[in-house]
Amino acid sequence: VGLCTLGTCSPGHSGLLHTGRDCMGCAKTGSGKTAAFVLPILQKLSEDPYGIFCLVVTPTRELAYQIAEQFRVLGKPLGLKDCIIVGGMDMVAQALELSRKPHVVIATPGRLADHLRSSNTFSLRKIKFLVLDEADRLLEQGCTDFTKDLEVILGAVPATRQTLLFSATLTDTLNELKSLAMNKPFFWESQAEVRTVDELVQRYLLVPEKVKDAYLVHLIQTFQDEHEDWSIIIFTSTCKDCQILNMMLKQFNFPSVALHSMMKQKQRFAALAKFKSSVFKILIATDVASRGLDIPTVQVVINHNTPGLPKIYIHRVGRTARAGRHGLAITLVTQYDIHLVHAIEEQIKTKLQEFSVEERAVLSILTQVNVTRRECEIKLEATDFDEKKEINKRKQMILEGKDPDLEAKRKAELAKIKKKNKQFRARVQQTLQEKKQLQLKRKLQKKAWRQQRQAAKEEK
Ligand SMILES: Nc1ncnc2c1ncn2[C@@H]1O[C@H](COP(=O)(O)OP(=O)(O)OP(=O)(O)O)[C@@H](O)[C@H]1O
Repeated sequence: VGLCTLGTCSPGHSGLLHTGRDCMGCAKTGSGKTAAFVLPILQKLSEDPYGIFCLVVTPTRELAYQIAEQFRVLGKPLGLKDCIIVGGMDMVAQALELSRKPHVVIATPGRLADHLRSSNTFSLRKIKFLVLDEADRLLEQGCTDFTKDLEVILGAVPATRQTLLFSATLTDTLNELKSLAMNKPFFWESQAEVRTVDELVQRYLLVPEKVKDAYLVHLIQTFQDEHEDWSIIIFTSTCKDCQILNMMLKQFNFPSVALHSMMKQKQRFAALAKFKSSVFKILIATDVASRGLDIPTVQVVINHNTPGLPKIYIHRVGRTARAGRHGLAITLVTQYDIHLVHAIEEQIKTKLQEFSVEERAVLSILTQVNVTRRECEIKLEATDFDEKKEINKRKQMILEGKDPDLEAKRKAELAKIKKKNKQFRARVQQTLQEKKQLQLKRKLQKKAWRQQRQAAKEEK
């Protein structure tokens, strides 16, 4: 692993974080950036333990849990108390935890800003370290814009803090980031010709849009047939596509789970846990899973769509070939995406090679795959999954003078009751069936006894 730690282990930069300087760390995916900030922070904490000592901000909820896990593992001997503040979880419980002054708070921007706006039971005024993990993503004004929430957070932390910024793709947003790190930030970039790791084999597959899914099914089938121990992440461009592909792969009996932002948080965690435990070998995800997730068993990443930005590509394919392991990344490219591949190649300074596939095998499943996809689309349309539909529904409700959240609550309660009733009916059915089976068993036993007695009589 190239990046040892900026804090303690690296001879060249021994104790860099201990000098109190702000720091920006840029190293390839899977090279160990998390430990590079966790270890020195823990060392500093051990010298003067108090809460709240450190705040880590990261773009996704799953990543917050992963970072917390590293703090827990490495900070166990110190009796470290951490607290995770992310959306989709109980806010009251979080407020209570914050008021207990944990040593480290790991948060996503939106929920932390909510707490800061609404509560005065905790303070970030004394923190020594502010870490922005995946810092360039936090500053990006993409589909999820964190800038307003970051403003609130930066307003709540002291100016004297030490700021640490990390990502595998810091260079593009260097100037914006420098304004966050104030006291002569030290910029540490692992020097390399290529921006992806050497252990990663990178391929592309030129396919017409309409046959993409057949290629995908064929690729998965091949991996399943050829490897005993395999696990794949498939990236899609939208939540809907992610959901449909998952439904489709399930129809083909592939062990897949989906992960996207339209799922409830509990479902998201459950899906990730199933995938991590290798019970389900395929994770179909949107870019919510493209950054930071560290799942060592992932051998293959398939880009179902060509990423629009090279840095998205870098993070996606970085979910495999981590910490010195080998991995394979295959990007499905349509005729309209060729310019995107060129941009990616230019950024990563590597030419993607073509992945060869047996076309006849793909053709043989083409109709079946396309029909299945259509069926799944129809099924999904029957639900209220569609993002636009959801937004329009909310708008309509507001126009009708209804509170969409209250309505959603009511609907959820109704669904809960329905589920309970269904479970109850299933239990009754099961009991009846068990009774029937018991009666049948008794009948058969009696018959057997009678036959035995008859045979004994005849013998006498
Ligand atoms: N010094 C080390 N030796 C061996 N393994 C290490 C070392 N440091 C970290 N690791 C392991 O390497 C893996 C990748 O680390 P980590 O998740 O911190 O990578 P990263 O650089 O943050 O990647 P990304 O840019 O994708 O977020 C983890 O499983 C971690 O436990």
